[in-house]
Amino acid sequence: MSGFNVQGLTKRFGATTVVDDLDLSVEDGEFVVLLGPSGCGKTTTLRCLAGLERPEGGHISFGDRTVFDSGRHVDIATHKRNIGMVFQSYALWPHLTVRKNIGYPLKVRGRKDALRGGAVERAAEMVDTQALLDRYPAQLSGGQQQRVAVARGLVAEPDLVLFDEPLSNLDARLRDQVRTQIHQLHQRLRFSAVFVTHDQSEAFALGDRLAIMKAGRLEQLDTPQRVFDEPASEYVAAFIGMGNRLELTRGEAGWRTESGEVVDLADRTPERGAGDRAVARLRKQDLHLLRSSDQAPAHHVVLGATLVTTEFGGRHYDVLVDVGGQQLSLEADTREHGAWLREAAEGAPVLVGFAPSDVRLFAPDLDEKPQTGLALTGAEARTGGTHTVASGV
Ligand SMILES: Nc1ncnc2c1ncn2[C@@H]1O[C@H](COP(=O)(O)OP(=O)(O)OP(=O)(O)O)[C@@H](O)[C@H]1O
Repeated sequence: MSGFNVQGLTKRFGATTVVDDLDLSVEDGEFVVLLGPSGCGKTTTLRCLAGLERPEGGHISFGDRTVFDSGRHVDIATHKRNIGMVFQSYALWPHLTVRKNIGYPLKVRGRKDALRGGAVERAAEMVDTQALLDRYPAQLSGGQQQRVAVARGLVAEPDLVLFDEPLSNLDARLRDQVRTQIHQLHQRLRFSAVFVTHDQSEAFALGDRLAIMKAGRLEQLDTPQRVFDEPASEYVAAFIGMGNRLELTRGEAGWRTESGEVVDLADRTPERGAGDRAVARLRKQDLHLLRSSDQAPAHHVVLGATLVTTEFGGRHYDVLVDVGGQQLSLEADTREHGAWLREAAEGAPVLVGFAPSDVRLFAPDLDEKPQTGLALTGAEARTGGTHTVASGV
């Protein structure tokens, strides 16, 4: 197995540039996840690696073998790139048994030795499908079909395994099972992999590194922990779960919300750029709901708010509040807040608190309006009772 290197990869469809001068290096045995919203170019990048799309420019090498180079007119055919692929749609041959489906990559590579030597049975065993070898795909469940597709992707010990949203068609329980199985297989076999998804929890669970794409370019390439702790831009922050957005303006007394409440962030400045406007991003798990009469935790920023909606979620309530015209979502523990929240009416005054260290502050970028489906603008501004602000950050 070997890693790969991509330089200046550019792919256009007509006048639209879908992959834009992309550089990406993956170490031998590394599992890299391409993460981003629909249409940002993830699948096209993967298809260029596989040789299923011909890029307009760039260089791709697997280990020290060049498989594509626009300048030198090198373009190695897909079946000669020694890759394994696992697709969202499973893409099994319906007229072939599981045994023949798994063995297919060995057959097209002329690897009769491996076919006779038990490679198919070993691959089937890796994903618990050895009992299904004589069945046809139509006789399998979705989860079983995808496990067979994973076995087929790995059977020929390819240089690189490409996964294109392989879990998207599975229901939630199976998705977790197959995800764990792929993770365990990678821990054991250490194949190099690129895995495309738009699901941040899949990306965090599987990736050694995450490559977050925006409009055909890499916005951030880093470990899951670093992406989680230090998103490189508001776009990344929004995409990895920091769905709450609070627009701030700096005055003499520091940062303020649009309705004028002080947000004491000590001397924090936006991660990129300077200026008197900033956008605070926060995870819903980092926002605390308080009654107007509650004592705020020490060193927390506390803002006046009104209740918008409350939905029962079992252990917690999903709560939407309005802070001076900006809506924030949070989770309120049912045992702690259930008694009063059940009775609270829409529009009731509440408080919202958060630790300044949980805030990520970005320079505003009009390109980077919410990705999260939250209606954050245009909400009716309601006054939020007494505005308490904790200090001493
Ligand atoms: N064969 C094609 N011809 C024209 N446009 C295409 C073609 N394939 C993809 N596109 C366009 O290129 C853009 C990127 O598509 P791509 O499938 O790479 O995105 P993606 O990030 O994988 O999205 P998704 O998660 O929805 O699959 C999209 O706007 C898509 O419509």
